[in-house]
Formats: sequence, C-alpha cells, structure tokens
Amino acid sequence: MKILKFGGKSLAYDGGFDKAINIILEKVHQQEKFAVVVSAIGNATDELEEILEKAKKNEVYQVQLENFKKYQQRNSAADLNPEFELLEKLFEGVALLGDYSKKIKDNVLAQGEVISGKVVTQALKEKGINANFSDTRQLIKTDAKFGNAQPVDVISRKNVQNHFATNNGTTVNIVTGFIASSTDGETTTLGRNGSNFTASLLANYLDAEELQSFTHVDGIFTANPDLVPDAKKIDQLSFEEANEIATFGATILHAKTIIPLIEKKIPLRILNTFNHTHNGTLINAENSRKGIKSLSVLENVTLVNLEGRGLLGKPGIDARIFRVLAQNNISVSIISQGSSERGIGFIVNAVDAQKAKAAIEAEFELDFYTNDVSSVYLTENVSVISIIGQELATFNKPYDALIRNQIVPILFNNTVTGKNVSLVVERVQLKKALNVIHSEIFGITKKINLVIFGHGTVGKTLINQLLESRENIIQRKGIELNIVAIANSRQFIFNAKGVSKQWESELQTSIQKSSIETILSAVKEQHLGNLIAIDTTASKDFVSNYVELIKNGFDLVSANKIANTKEYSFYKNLRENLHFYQKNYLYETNVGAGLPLIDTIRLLHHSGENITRIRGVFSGTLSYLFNTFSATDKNFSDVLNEAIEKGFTEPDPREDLNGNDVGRKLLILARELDLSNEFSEIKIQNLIPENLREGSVEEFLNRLEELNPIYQNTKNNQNENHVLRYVGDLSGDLSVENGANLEVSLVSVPQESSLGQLKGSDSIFEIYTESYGEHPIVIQGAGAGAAVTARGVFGDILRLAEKSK
Ligand SMILES: Nc1ncnc2c1ncn2[C@@H]1O[C@H](COP(=O)(O)OP(=O)(O)O)[C@@H](O)[C@H]1O
Ligand SMILES: N[C@@H](CC(=O)OP(=O)(O)O)C(=O)O
Repeated sequence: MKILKFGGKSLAYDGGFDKAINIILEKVHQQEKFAVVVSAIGNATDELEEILEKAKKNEVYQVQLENFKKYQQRNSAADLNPEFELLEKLFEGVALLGDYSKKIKDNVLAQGEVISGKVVTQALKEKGINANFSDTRQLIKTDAKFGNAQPVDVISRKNVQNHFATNNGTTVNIVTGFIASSTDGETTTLGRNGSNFTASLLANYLDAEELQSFTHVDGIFTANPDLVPDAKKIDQLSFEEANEIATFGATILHAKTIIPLIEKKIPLRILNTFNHTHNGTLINAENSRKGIKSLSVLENVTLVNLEGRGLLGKPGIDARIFRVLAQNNISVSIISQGSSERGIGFIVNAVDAQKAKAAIEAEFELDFYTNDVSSVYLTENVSVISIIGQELATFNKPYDALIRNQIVPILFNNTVTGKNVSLVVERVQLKKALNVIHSEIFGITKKINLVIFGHGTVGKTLINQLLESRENIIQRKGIELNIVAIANSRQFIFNAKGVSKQWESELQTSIQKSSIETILSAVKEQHLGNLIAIDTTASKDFVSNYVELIKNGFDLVSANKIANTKEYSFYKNLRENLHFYQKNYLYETNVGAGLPLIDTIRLLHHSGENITRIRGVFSGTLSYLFNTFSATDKNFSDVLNEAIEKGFTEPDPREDLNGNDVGRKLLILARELDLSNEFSEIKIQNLIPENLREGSVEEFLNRLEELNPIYQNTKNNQNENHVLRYVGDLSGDLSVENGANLEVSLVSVPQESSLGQLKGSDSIFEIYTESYGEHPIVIQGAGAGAAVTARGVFGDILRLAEKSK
C-alpha cells in the first residue's frame, strides 16, 4: 500500500481542498490501496497558537475564534461541535489562569488535525467512498514530551498494524497527522510540521511501498523557491542527501521524517497538489547523482557570542557550551571559533536566545571573575544559509560573489563531513545573499542587473542593442544582461524582471520621479545583486552620484567624460571609493569611442611598459574637417558645413572647434598613466577666432566664411606634401610628477606619416613606449558615432559581467 500525506495549504479552501479530494478519488478509481495522512486545514495550527497567546494575555480572542470555526466548518456536514466546544473551554481556562502549559497547548493544536480528519472523511463519504476517520491519538503512543513527543515504536507499531488489519478492504483510512498521545493517554504532538513524520511512521509500520507527500510546490528545489525565484527542482535525491537538506532547515522536509523511511528503504515522493501529474522529487536509496547541492535557510536565529582572553586555546569550552545548552533544551545549529580563539559564536533559535545567554552566563560565572571571559552578547536578526554539498576548497567562488555584492558574512563554518558550509548573514541581507550564492553555484546563466541613466542617442542605441542581443548573449556566454531600470533626469521605469521593448513609451508616461534615492530604494527592495550603473548622460551633475552608487554595490560603466576630467581631487576620491568597496569603473568610450584604447594603455602601463608619448587625432569631427580640407580645394567653411549637415558636429560646432573635447580626452589618457594633471594645465589651441567665440549659434553659422582666410593661409604656409591635423599630444617626461606636457593644436604633418594618411572621420592614436621605440603602437578607426560608442559601452558591460562570472 501507499501512504499519502496532504499539507495544510493543500487542504485550504482556496483551491487546494477540492484538488486533494479529487486526487484521492482518482486513486480509489484506479483501485490503488492507500491511507491518507492529513495536516490541519490551511493555517489552523498557527491560528490556534495565536488565539492561545491572546487568551493567555487576556486579550479579546473570541472574534478570531469565531472566524476560525467558520472557516474550518465551511459547508461541511461533519459534526465539529465536540472540537469547537473543547477549544472554547480550553481558551476560557487559559484566559482565566493567564497562562498555559505545553500539555494544554498540545491539546489545543491537536484539534486542527482532528477537525481536518473529520472534514476530509465527510467529503469523501459524500462522494460514495468508504472513508474512515482514524485518530492517531488512539494509535501512536509517545513519551510525555509535550510539543515534541517521541513515539514509542513497539506499542505504536502494534496499534497501527491492528487498526489497519481491521479497517482494510475498500476502506480508505483518513489519519490525523502531527498528533499522538502519551502512554498516560494525554494528547501530545510530534513537533511543528510533524505530519510528515506521522506519515513516515505509518509507512514504516505498514511496510508501505511509497510515501507521497502532497504540498504546494513542485518538489524540493535547489533553494526555497519562495526566496529564490531561479531555484531549480531536483528530480531525485538519495536518503542521505535529503537528510542533509532537512537537517539544515529546509521547511519542506524534516530530518526525523527520513529516518523511518531509510530503515525500510521506502521511497518518498514530494508532489504538488496543484500540479499533481508533475513528477515531483523522488527520494530513495539510489545514489546515482554525485555532488548535489542545495541551499537551506534558518531564518529566525540569534548569534550568541562569548568573548574573553581565557578562551585562548583552553580545551573543553565547546563541550561546556553544548552541555549547558542541552540541559536547557536549547539546540545549537552552528558553532564557530574566531581565528584568534578569543571569541566563540554559536547560533540558537531566536526564541531561545535570552535563555541561552543566561545559561552561558551562569555556566561561565567563575570565568568572569578570573577575567577569562569578558562578555556574552547576542547578535539578533541574523539568518543562517547552509550550502549543502559545498566543499570548503571551492567555497571561494560563492564567498567572492557575496563580497562583490557587499554582503559580509558575520561568521561561517564547515560541517564535520566537510561537505557543507554554513554562513551567518544579517537577516535583511538574507534574500539577496541567497540569490547571489544560488546564482554563483547553479547559475548556468549569470544575471547582471543594469540601471541605465540617460537615453539620448548613445543610451537609446545601447538599450536597443542590449534588448536585441539578450538571448544571444545568454546562449553564447551564459550571461543575462537584464535592464532593470532606465532613468532620465525627470522620471524612471523599473522592472526587476527586465524592461520591455516598449520602454520608451513606458518611460514617457512613468510617474516614478527620478532621483538617486528612489532608484536605489527600488533596487534594494528587490534584493538585486550583480549591479552595474551605466551613465550615458553628458551631465555635469550626475557624476556626483557615482560614489553613492559604488557604496550601494554598483559597478560603473560610463560614456560620460566629466567624472574623469573634473578636478584631480574628485578623480582620486572616486578611485579610493572604488578600491575600498572593491568596485570597478570602466569608460572605454571616453576616448576613441569603441576603439580598444584605454584598455590597451592600461595594460601596457600596468605591465610596467614605459609609455613615453601619446599623440593622435582624437576627434572624429575635427578629423573629418581637416582630412577633407587638406585633401581637396574646398573652402574651410564649405567643409565645415558638410560636417554639420552630416551630423558630425555638436549642435553648436564651436564645442568641437574650441578644442576642449580633445583636451578632455588627452587629460583622461594622461591620468591613466597616473599623472595628476588638471584640465587648466592643457595648452589648447582654440580654432575659433576670438571675435566669433561669443554670440548665438545662428550668428556663428552665418559668419563661417570669416574662417576661410585664416585656414587657407595656414594651409598654404605648409611645407610641400604636408597636411593639417588637429592633434592631441601628451609628451615630456611622463615618469615624473609635473613632467608632462599636454598640448592640443593644429599641426602640419608629412602626408606619408601615419597621421597624414588618416581618412574620413577616423581617429588615430599613436602610443610610444620604451620597448617599441620609434615605432609607436597605432590604434586607428571610427572614433565617434552613436552606434560605435554604444557598442563600446556594451563591451565594458560584458567585460564586467565576465569578471563576476
Ligand atoms: N529547498 C526547498 N524546496 C522546496 N520548498 C522549500 C525548500 N525550502 C523551503 N521550502 C518551503 O517549503 C514549503 C513547503 O513546506 P510546508 O509549508 O511545510 O508544506 P506543507 O504545508 O504542504 O506541509 C514551500 O512553500 C517552501 O516555501
Ligand atoms: N499542522 C501542523 C502539522 C503539519 O505538519 O503541518 P504541515 O504539513 O502543513 O506543515 C503544523 O502546522 O505544524
């Protein structure tokens, strides 16, 4: 025969109850032989516990009790009056006394299962099934440890076997889970969530072929699916593996449930009442799968810390702690010694924390006098995450991932078997920590969460590139680039699962006000990790948020040059914060758009190669202007107008012609070489004559011809076979402070030189180094344009994503 067990949610009236009844009916029609173990309907046990507490405190509990009765009875014809009357009497008594014993509590809670058994039996009878209500208080005998009673196997086995021998044939026994009675006949319970235990005891006593536990999830997952949305269902587990998961706190399974099953090798199948054709998780003796991993959580725990110099190397301290706590009925889930051995920390259930502290203080009283122990204190609101199947040798990966996401475990230890690692984190960080570890261990795809600031030409192109290549990158690299937010200076949109292709219209109508605080709180609320903030604005103000973003766990990618060209103190402070919070900041597109320039310079510099000079045409706009002007007989103003028409210039072309943009790029390169120059130190040749620098754009555009004689003259005064190029030049002694010379100017170069051969709107960078001597490394190509810049930003994002893989 089989044993079926239905959990509380599977019997709740919001959909579960009818499904459970149908599953039973289906099995009867298929002529299966089975017994059904039921938990209390819905949240009955929790509610009874709450009412009991209210009665004890003399608070009004009657309304809640009436609601409880109404819900439990619903439209069942079962006679529940005896249970309801008993509950009323018990609560009245507790209210009168202002207290209750564990024995009373067991009697109260037990009514939930009795009610459930009666209601299910009645429902089946109405469907023509020969159902028989079986109260386990008559069958399972326990010791008198109320609240967590231990079965006395010999008597219980006989009782159960006798009961099933008489109630056999077509009878479907509906058995109460969780409850039993002491040898004196007092009602006891097997501990919270104890119905599974009842079911496995029955399976053992009756030599069942299988235990099927119906719950409301598809099986056992790699982590609690309520906390980790990406958790994956595990198809099969060995008893030993299941036992590990259960021991470390997965609420779906309790350690003691497994033991009676192991003894007789009875398979346990976890199934979903709401999706019962699904194959669920099978737990059996098969050990086929090696190295299964899963995450378990103990949510409400407290860390007890014991400190003192006398703990140093003294034997027997742990033993004393364990003994005194055992005497007080407090179980310890983790114990860990500080590296200096001056401190010992251990984890107890939050409800036991004060009692544990008092017990430890009493035990170590003498050691206080001798100053061997200096303090005992509690760290509350912590949780334990256990990684089952995690070897300590490879723990560095999940550990690094936690640190990258600014979660510093308060304590960690590995179990004796060396196959499980547990760590203690602050409870507020639990969900994030779990998801970070889970994605590190199981993430076939690693999710990177992106917040994009600015959606101008570069931002918009980037967002669309990201959305278009999302699937491709998942397939190729196993990285999911998930845009969770897009913001402009007024509003933002947020979706933890990723913004849609309609992001533009959604952003336009969004009522979420944009500010760094609102965006950070949206991110925090969803416990997101692996965060990258991307600045595609050209905003002077926005860069002041960089440090805040870093502090909140973001890596940064920026197409905005401002942060790298503001005063050196800002630049330095940003780097210090990056270092302190172990965050990265990439800005490859700051110079040369998508060209791999900054990365190359950084690599050379960090590998000790002495860079002696960097020279080149840094602006695509000015490249086009002088390449064309030098190669043709056109007027300067005509070439400039062509550049304006092609959209190569800023709306006000003076922003290109004044040379500041080239100056900024030069400064960024200089600072890459650890030079601490300021923008004001750059000698910049402004290409706009003084009399045209003021005034409106229109005015300027109307007077472009005034530029012709100046540049025609410069062109004519060159040596033969020479051309004009607007060049940024970092020279001098770059190895000493204040030794660098930063200059931006219009120069005449031989046509056959690499600068002279430049065409179209390409940029070119010559990097001179000691080893390469006279022959510079040359990087050349399209150095401007929204598409290449967006690709460059994309490259930075991928680089960071791969780094955290
Ligand atoms: N690794 C895990 N896999 C699946 N569920 C888990 C896991 N860890 C914890 N759970 C939790 O266990 C719950 C199911 O157990 P429980 O509430 O006791 O069910 P029932 O009421 O059916 O006995 C799920 O809702 C889920 O939140
Ligand atoms: N009703 C009891 C026993 C039990 O096992 O319930 P569930 O199967 O719903 O976890 C409790 O809530 O503790």
